This record gives sequence, C-alpha cells and structure tokens, in this order.
Amino acid sequence: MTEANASKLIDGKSFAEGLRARVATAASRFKAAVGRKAGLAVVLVGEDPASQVYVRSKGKQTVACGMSSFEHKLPASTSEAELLALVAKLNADQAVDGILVQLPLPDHVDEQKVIAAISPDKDVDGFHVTNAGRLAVGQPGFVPCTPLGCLMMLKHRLGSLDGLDAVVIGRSNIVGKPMAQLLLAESCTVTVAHSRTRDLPAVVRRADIVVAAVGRPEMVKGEWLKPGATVIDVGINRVPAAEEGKTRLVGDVDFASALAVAGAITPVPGGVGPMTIAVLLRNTLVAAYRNAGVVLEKDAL
Ligand SMILES: Nc1nc(=O)c2c([nH]1)NC[C@@H]1CN(c3ccc(C(=O)N[C@@H](CCC(=O)O)C(=O)O)cc3)C=[N+]21
Repeated sequence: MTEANASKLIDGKSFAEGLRARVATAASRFKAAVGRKAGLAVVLVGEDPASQVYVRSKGKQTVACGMSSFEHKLPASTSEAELLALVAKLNADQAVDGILVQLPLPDHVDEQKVIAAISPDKDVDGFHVTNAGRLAVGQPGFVPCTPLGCLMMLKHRLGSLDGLDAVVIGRSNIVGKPMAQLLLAESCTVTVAHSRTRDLPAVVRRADIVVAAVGRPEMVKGEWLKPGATVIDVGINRVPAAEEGKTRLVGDVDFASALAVAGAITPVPGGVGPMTIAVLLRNTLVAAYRNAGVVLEKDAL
C-alpha cells in the first residue's frame, strides 16, 4: 500500500486498544470506589461457531479490563421460558451490571420478548425499546455498540460532523437506525438508504460520510463515492478465498476501489469489529457506575 493510502486507514484495532485501556483505568477506579468489580453477563444459546468465537473474545477482553465475566452457555434446545428465567435472575443479580444475550437466537425463541425482559439499565447492547426511545429523544441511555463505535471513529477522524452529508446504507434496528440517530444528533444531514432505494450510487455520491451496513459483500464501489468521503464499513462477510476450501472476510465496501477515492476508510477485518467489543466494555462500565450511583469523571472514556 502507498504511504498516501496507508494514511487513509482508520485503524479500528488500535482505536479499540486505546478505548480498552481507558476502560481498564475506570474499571479499577470503580472497584476502589464500590468495593467490587463491574460485571458483564453474556448469554449464548446454541453452538454457532462464529458466535462462540465472539463470546469467547468478549469474555477474555472483559477480564483483561479488570471486570468480571459471567458466561452462560445454553443448549440450542433451551426454551423461551428458561431463557426469560435466566434474564430475570441476571436482572436481580447485584454483581451483574450489563447483560448481553447473543443474537441470533434459535427460531423457537422470540428475540424481541427476550430483549424486552432485560432491564433497560443493564441493556449494554442498547437493544431494548426503552433505550431505542431514549436515543431517539436524546436522553441518556445505552446506544448499540457498533454504531457508537462508528461514531467515535468518525469524530476522532473528522472532529465536528456539523452540517456534513451522511448516508447510512441499511436500516436495521441494531446498526442502521441507531447510526442515523447518532449522526442526526451530531447535526449531519442524514439519508438512510436500503434495498428499495432507487439509484443508490447517486445517493452515495452526495455523501461526505458513508456508513455501509447491508451485509452484501463488496457492494459499495469506489466509483460511487464523492472524492475524499469518509467510509465506515460495518459489513463482516465470509466469502470463498482464492485457495480452495478457504474463506476470507470482506466488508460491504469494495475496499480496493474505495481506498483510491475515499479520504478515509475502515478496513475489514480490523475496523468496526474490534470497536464493537471495546464499546460493549465501555457501556458495561457506564452501567456499573450508573447502577452503583457513583459519578464517572467526564471524558474518562
Ligand atoms: N447481542 C449481541 N450483541 C452483539 O454485539 C453481537 C451479537 N449479539 N451477535 C453477533 C454480532 C457480531 N459481533 C461482532 C463483534 C466483533 C467482531 C470482530 O471483532 N471482528 C473482527 C474479525 C473477527 C474474525 O476474524 O472473525 C474484525 O472485524 O476485525 C465481529 C462481530 C457482535 N455481535
């Protein structure tokens, strides 16, 4: 990669390391002030290999930051009632500040019902309707980790986002919608594009900021971009590699063509993914301080 192109990279991995270091400092202050560690409970139902990898990585990083990790691994046959009972137990557990139920859940479990059962004040994923509502009206709450991580990287790179044109591609509850809310709160002019959008290349071409969260490998092409645009690639798609039987990870953005035109871009892997987990730890610590009624110093995280 040329030096000019290397300077365009937004290094999510090292940004995440920095955030985790700040979380670790604040976690040790929390323990000194409250007399216990902040704690995150992660619930995994079933044996999806990718989910197992993420859950293991979350647990390791939680402990590395000086917080307690409570992992609950349940068989795919777990009933909705059993899962709701576990969530109720975690809601009541004083050692648990944050609860994450890994998605997707098996088909026989109603995800919305399980999310609704999590106490909004322990909902460190920010998926509960109460937290979605708080974000929409600008009240403090929990913001989903992936879009919050994207916003942190954008602000770090660009400073003020005031008045910039932002296009979010994808309208999921987990990424697209909260991302749009966050950018709006930063006074961007926000467009949310999706599978029914007419002439997506023309919509993307207007944007100073492009957030791609559609789950379609390498869909966004460099030729679509306004020169100098900042590109955040949320996609994590496993596709066949050149070598027979192997796979590789690609984003929703065609990285090579986008790098040539963009002003800045997140790579996959090493971009948004690592930030998602670091923000989860950050949200857990914020939950711990709030739930313990202790004030977290401003700008600590
Ligand atoms: N309740 C819930 N909350 C979640 O936050 C949640 C979830 N369910 N279900 C699954 C997705 C996925 N997810 C990722 C986190 C980190 C990486 C990550 O660190 N990716 C690395 C690469 C990892 C690899 O090599 O496979 C990277 O992009 O560099 C990816 C994906 C969180 N999720």
